Amino acid sequence: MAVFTPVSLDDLTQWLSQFPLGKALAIKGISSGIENSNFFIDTEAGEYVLTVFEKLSFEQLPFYLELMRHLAQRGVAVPAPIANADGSIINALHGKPAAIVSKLAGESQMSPGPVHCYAVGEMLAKMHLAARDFAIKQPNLRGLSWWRETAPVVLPFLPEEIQQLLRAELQFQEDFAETETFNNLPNGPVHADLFRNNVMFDGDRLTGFFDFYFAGCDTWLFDLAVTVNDWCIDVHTGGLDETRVAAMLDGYRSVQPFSIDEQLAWQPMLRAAALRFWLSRLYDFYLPRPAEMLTPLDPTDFERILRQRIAHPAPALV
Ligand SMILES: Nc1ncnc2c1ncn2[C@@H]1O[C@H](COP(=O)(O)OP(=O)(O)O)[C@@H](O)[C@H]1O
Ligand SMILES: N[C@@H](CCOP(=O)(O)O)C(=O)O
Repeated sequence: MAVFTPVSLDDLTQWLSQFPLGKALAIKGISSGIENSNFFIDTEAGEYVLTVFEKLSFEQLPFYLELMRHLAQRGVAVPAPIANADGSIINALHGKPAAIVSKLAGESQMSPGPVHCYAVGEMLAKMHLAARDFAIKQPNLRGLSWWRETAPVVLPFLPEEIQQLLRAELQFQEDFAETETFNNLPNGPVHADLFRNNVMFDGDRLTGFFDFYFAGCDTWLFDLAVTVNDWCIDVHTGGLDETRVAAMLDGYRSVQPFSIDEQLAWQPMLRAAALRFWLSRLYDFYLPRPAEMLTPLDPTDFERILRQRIAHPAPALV
């Protein structure tokens, strides 16, 4: 898995002539993506990543790619899109939208320690601050409205006891979203899917966040909760590793202290972040898209994480 749209060196040579990157030297498909066709490309100007977008349209892509450009220009470590001679960063290749971005050094750290969690928390806060003046607005398309639409679609597949958990959590989040605390939370563009596989490290040095295609405007705390729920847990139990949580929060706080409302919202937000990925995994599991080639990710991981967050509140956010 998975290159859906093949691109040959000849194809690339022709297409690349519009970019200030010199000649194409090599192209190699990346097997690990699930949404798009990704390639490492070598050019006379250096190494880059070419993505041919399989689902997102020309109309949808500017939010994501312009956000990456905005962040990269402000010194946040993210892939920088490369503009062609007309200044365009999204250009058709084999009739589909495509983009070239800078290649991040290193690899994903799948067994993170506190040092990695601190670095991710610190960069996340820098990213939130740097995105505050981003002009394009798009809500988190996997936020409360999507949970509300999706829950009834997956409920019929679930046993009664699990249906009850899902209904109760959705109601809890609906109620929480009405509170003053929730409505006072700082918000703006967030990554919203900052799992271990979407961050690069070169040794212990964080070299960048990538895969911004679930980004949208939401609360900063939701983004942090999504990140903690993946980086700072015992993957077998879903329980939080307090040392890694503390490191990530220290990293975040070193850039941007938590408001009183963020402190109050921490427990509900960890639950919201678990619910979001439980629902998307349930949806992909019970309603796989046609021609989907990958084994769906296990929804019970996030059911377990949600149960853990309900039963064992995290250490307070201060
Ligand atoms: N800018 C980048 N720099 C370095 N590697 C990248 C970059 N973008 C993607 N990759 C590599 O390509 C793989 C697939 O990318 P990803 O964005 O996760 O694809 P998809 O959205 O199709 O799931 C990543 O795991 C990573 O190894
Ligand atoms: N992080 C999500 C899956 C999204 O996949 P990605 O490859 O785009 O990060 C999950 O774990 O459910």
